Amino acid sequence: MAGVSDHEQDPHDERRTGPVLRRGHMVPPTTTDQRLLDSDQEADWLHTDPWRVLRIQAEFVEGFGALAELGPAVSVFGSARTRPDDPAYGMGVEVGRLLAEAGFAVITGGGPGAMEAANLGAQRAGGRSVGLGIELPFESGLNRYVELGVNFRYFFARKTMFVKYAQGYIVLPGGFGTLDELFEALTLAQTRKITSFPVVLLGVDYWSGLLDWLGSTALERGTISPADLERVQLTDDPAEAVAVVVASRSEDPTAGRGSIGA
Ligand SMILES: C/C(=C\CNc1ncnc2c1ncn2[C@@H]1O[C@H](COP(=O)(O)O)[C@@H](O)[C@H]1O)CO
Repeated sequence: MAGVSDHEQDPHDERRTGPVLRRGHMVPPTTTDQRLLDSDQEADWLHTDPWRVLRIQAEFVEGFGALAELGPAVSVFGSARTRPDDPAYGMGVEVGRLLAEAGFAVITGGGPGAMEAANLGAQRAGGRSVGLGIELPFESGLNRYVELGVNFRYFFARKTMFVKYAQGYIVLPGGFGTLDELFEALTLAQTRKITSFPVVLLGVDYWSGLLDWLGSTALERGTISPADLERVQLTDDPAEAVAVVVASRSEDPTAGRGSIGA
């Protein structure tokens, strides 16, 4: 800003910025407002961590704001690559429909494949169909069956929403992304950050190998406990998956939301 850098330092100068007092040569040559309004500044700060912290904070504010009044919900996960002719897609549609009929909003990652299937089922059944999208290097966008969508830059902010606003997880066959979401819930449950939180795996054939390994190698080596596995249910039947979530909610109406430890 013109003239400001010519500022002569007066030893008697005093400046207060919030709780901070500056005197003499500790007084900067410009005020905070002058720097804010200076249009000639470099824009490198846009890519600094302090600025990122504000963007992250904004994601939480927007996410909480959009979802806080959603009501009972279940997060449904599964592969972004599941095609409409895959039986897993049909299971996703059915799960979305049954959840909607049972009064649950369906929260997905908002993408294609199994996410789209669950959103389709929920939307067609007149339920609340939610998609929490993620910015990716390749464009994919929210699928067309999402009726309430929030787009995130950061995976970790988005993952908080999946767990905070759901009373349980139903997990269709999926890859790394799905496994990440599944194991996050299992870790939160194991460490009692969430309580009364059912996790249902849909697709016996797909998930059995993983469960067998957890129940043999991991259990025998003591890296997990029997109780950690007991909370995971496995079925091929979408109705059974939804019944597990419904039963869990009837046993503990405070399940899921509000039971997350600080
Ligand atoms: C890979 C393709 C599109 C990716 N688009 C995604 N959009 C939204 N959410 C996604 C996407 N990819 C992964 N996710 C999240 O992970 C889970 C699926 O991951 P997986 O590795 O496919 O199992 C899913 O639940 C999302 O939350 C186009 O082919």
